[in-house]
Amino acid sequence: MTYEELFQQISSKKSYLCVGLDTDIRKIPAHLLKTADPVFEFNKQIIDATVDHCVSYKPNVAFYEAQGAKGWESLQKTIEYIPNTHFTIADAKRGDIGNTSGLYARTFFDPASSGLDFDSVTVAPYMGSDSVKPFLEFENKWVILLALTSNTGSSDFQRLNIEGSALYEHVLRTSQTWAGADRIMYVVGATQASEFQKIRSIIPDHFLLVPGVGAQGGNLEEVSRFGMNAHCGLLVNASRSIIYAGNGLDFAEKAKAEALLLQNEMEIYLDKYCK
Ligand SMILES: O=c1ccn([C@@H]2O[C@H](COP(=O)(O)O)[C@@H](O)[C@H]2O)c(=O)[nH]1
Repeated sequence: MTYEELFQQISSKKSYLCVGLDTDIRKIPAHLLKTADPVFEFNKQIIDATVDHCVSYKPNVAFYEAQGAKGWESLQKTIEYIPNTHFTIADAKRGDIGNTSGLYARTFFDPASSGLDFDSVTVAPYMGSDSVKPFLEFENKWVILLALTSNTGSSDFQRLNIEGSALYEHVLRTSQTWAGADRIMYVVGATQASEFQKIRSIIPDHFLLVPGVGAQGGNLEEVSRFGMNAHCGLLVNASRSIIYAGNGLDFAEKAKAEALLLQNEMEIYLDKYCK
């Protein structure tokens, strides 16, 4: 999916919501455990319920890897099930020396090799340009670099002052020489709202993947006010607050209601701040 196509989806849906498919076999409703693939069955019903309210899905790969081969099968079926109108993110936080990164890229971007065909993958930038470039060799695929993450430990390294700027600011500046806003996005936590203005002064055009609304307490209004640009430039993720909104037979309806609440709020902020 291109930058323009993503913006078109956001404009027509009036939503920049990314639903996080962090599907934990230990948390899914009991009645699904009888099915052949409970994780996929759960995801399928969550996708059916939320598809009109979001523009993106982000399975966190850890939740699937923890289930071994069966988990990979559930992940593959999930990705195949998501309509191609929706931007898909493999939240895998990969990155290694070049030849190894090349294989990570094939894992998520080359269906002939792995069966997976994501639009994007999250990548840790700290091994530098040669660890990120193999992902950028895949046409029409995106790299989402960790910039300023939502957790409290983000200040241990990412905010360290190096030659007058925080380390994460160096990540934003240097990585812009690797590819443009049509191929790179950045992870910035919703819990970091005070930094959004500075971030926008460094990268005015890039999309930001913003986790941390919902269970982590990030504020959607602040993120939108300080983070939005003329092409929206935001994909705001919520995982647990949507997919575990209910735990009974009506879990998908409860998830839909949560997604709709966020979408309604997003419609207001798009009118107000997308300029
Ligand atoms: O800085 C980061 C980077 C990634 N995440 C991931 O996003 C979701 C958030 O889930 P919630 O349930 O909505 O809190 C999860 O997959 C994290 O691993 C993040 O939270 N912060």
